[in-house]
Amino acid sequence: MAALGYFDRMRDTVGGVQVSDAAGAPVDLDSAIGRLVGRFAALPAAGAKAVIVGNGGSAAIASHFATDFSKNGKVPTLAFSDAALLTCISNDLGYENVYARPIELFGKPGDLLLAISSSGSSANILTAARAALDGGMEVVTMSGFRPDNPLRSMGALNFYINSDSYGFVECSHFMLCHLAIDLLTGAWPEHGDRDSETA
Ligand SMILES: O=C(CO)[C@@H](O)[C@H](O)[C@H](O)[C@H](O)COP(=O)(O)O
Repeated sequence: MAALGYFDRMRDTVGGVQVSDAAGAPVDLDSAIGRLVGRFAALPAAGAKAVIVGNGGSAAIASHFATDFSKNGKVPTLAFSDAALLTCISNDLGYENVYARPIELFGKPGDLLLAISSSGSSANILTAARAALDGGMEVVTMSGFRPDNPLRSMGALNFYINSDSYGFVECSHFMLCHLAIDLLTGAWPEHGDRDSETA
């Protein structure tokens, strides 16, 4: 059955996620997710926030989880999804700066950037990660496609999906983000706090 084969491939793909640190050393998945959730959880007390950026389907992931981390996780999180802002910056400064300039304007040292790109090579996402690092923010990346994609070496934590299919890479990134918010709110494991809505 084609559909079930697709789901099998999806499970294998997301299950094969590889995580590396800033030096490229492998990081155990549970420890990496724990570190990511811990970083999100620590932001409010530090007066800091998160920013999530992506293109196309990954922009939708960014908006979804900026909402979930803000409302359900109680962690202020931006996705820079305002059309006026995005079209102004792109039109005036070039698309490669569409997220970098807002990060320069709104980012603060100690904030966290989650940069999501299936290819890991989109110029605007690389520029955004560079702007965040230059501004003293911590960067976490999610990428796919080529194992040597440039985004994969820019984060303190780098989640990499070994697939060249947008569907498998995007859905894997989505699942990693949902795992993080569900761990943060206690919706997972299932004996956690069920008062939080994470849909
Ligand atoms: O969802 C899809 C393809 O499935 C597209 O919208 C895709 O996200 C766009 O082509 C993006 O521009 C790809 O950029 P990136 O994720 O490689 O940085």
